[in-house]
Amino acid sequence: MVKIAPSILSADFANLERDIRLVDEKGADYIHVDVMDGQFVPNITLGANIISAIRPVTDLVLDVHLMVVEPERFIEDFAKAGADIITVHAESTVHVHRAMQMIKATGKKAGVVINPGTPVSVIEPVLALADLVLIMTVNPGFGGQAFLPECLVKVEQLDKLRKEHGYTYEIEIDGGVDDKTAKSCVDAGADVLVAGSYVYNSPDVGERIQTLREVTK
Ligand SMILES: O=C(CO)[C@H](O)[C@H](O)COP(=O)(O)O
Ligand SMILES: [Co+2]
Repeated sequence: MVKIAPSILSADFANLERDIRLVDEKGADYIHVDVMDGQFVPNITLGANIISAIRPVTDLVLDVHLMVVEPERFIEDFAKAGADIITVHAESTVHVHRAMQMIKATGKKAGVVINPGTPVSVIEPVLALADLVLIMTVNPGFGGQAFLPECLVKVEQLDKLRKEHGYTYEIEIDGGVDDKTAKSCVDAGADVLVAGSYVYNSPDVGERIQTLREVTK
């Protein structure tokens, strides 16, 4: 069954504990946390102190998506704060291999992510190191953007590559996932769907999570 990772980017930050408990009780698999530095992307969100604050609130996997320049500078902080998966953008560092080695050295799962404009070939050399590969289906920086279906060919490529080489990474999709786009993601080979605005911009988050499960069956 597909895993659902609500993005707290669309939660009510004044009620973050409540909104995390809500999706936890309604069957979410991961909590997706978007970290933005105002430089790699044109928006600023939160830092490792917020990960420390929410760690006691849930036992779910904290799936931390770093949208920061030179993420190597912060890997140790996020690991100590309680992240379970730390995912770095291939475009955010000239040393993505080293960054992933650093994540692994902390004992956490290492993820790598590419923007809509970046091909899979860029990350092929690090796929053997990856526990998770995240494909952006919007340009990173904001929730609530329209899904870019042309990115799905990359999901198909990654699914093929893991079958061919015996790689063990999960494939996650981030951006514009809703009841209309979720099935195409799973059909292409995705294992984990991030959903921010679709889940949280509703009075009934449980129904939204359930619908994502139904439409991807
Ligand atoms: O990484 C992100 C943006 O950079 C978010 O995880 C993503 O956009 C989720 O929001 P939505 O589901 O509303 O598109
Ligand atoms: Co994200």
